Amino acid sequence: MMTSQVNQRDLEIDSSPLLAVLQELHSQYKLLQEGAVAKYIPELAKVNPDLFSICIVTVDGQIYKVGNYDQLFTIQSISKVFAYGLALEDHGLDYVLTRVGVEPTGDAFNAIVLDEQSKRPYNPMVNAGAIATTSLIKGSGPTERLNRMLDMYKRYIGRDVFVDISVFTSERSTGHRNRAMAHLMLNFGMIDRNIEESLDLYFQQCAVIVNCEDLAVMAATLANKGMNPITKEQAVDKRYIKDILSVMYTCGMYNFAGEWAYKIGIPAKSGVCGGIIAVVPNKMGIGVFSPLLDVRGNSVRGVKVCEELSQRLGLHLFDCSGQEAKFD
Ligand SMILES: NC(=O)CC[C@H](N)C(=O)O
Repeated sequence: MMTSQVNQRDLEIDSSPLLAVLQELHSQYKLLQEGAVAKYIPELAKVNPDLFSICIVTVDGQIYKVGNYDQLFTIQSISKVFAYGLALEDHGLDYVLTRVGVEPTGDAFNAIVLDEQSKRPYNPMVNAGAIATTSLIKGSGPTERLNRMLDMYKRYIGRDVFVDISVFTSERSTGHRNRAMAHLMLNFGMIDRNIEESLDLYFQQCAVIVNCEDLAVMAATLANKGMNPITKEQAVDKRYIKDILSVMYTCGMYNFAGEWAYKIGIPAKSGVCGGIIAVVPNKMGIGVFSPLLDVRGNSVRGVKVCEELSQRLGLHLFDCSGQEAKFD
C-alpha cells in the first residue's frame, strides 16, 4: 500500500536529554502489546501492529524522533482538527457554531447522535461534527474543494501531500455509518450541500498520507500560533488557534477526553490510524504513532507515551508544582 520515504528533515536530528527520554519511552512501551488495529475500514486492517514512533518538534524548529518516524499511514480523525481550522477561515466562528457545537459527547467517535435541541452535531472532533465541518469547506466543486484541503495540509506539513486511494475507496464503500450521519444531518438542514460530495471529501481528508514526524510538525504549527516552525509559513489564521485548541482540549480524545484533560492536560487529537497529536502551546508539538487501539479508538501506546511525557516534562497546562518543561 504505502512505502517509507527518505526524509529531508533527518539531517536536523541531534542528541539531547529529550531524545534520550524519547528513546527510553520507545524501548519501554514497544513491549506493550495491548489493543487491536482498526478493522472496520478493511484497508486499515493491513497495518503492521508493531510500528511505533514518537516525535517532538519545538516551536523553534528542533526535531526529536525515534522509531518508525518516516513510516507512512493515513491521518484519519486527526484531520478533523485541520478541517475545522479551514472551515473557521472560510466562514468565521459565529457561523460555524450554528452548524457544529463545542460540547463533549461522552459517546463513541462514531455515535449517530445530534444535540436534541439545536440538532447540531455535538463537536467537530467526532465523526458527525467532522462531516458537518467538511461540508462547510468552500470551493466550486469536488476538485477545487479537495485541492483547497490538500493546500491546507501542505502549509501545515511543508511538502505536497496525497490521498491514499485504496484507503479512500475502502472507506467510501464501507462507510455506511458515516453516510447515515450525513443523512440525519441533511434531514435537519445541518448540511445543505450535496452530501455524497461532502462525504467523499471527508473520506479523502481522512485518507491523506502522513508520517509521525509530519504529525509533530502539524502539532508544533498549532503550538506556534499557526506558523509552521520549519518552513515559517502561516498555515492557519492565528485568530482561530484558541478555538481549535479549546475544542481539542475538551473533545479531541472522544469519550476519553475528560480523563485525558485531567491526567495529561494538553490539547490533543487521536485517529484510528493509531496516531495522536498533542500541542503544548508556545512550546512544542508531539506526534505518536502506534496502530494498536483501545476500545475507544485511541492508540494504547500513544496514550501512555503522552501521559509519561506530560509528567516527566511538566506539560500539564494547570500544573503549578514548579516543574519546568525541558527541551534540551
Ligand atoms: N476515529 C477515526 O479516526 C475515524 C476516522 C474514520 N475515517 C471514520 O470516519 O470512521
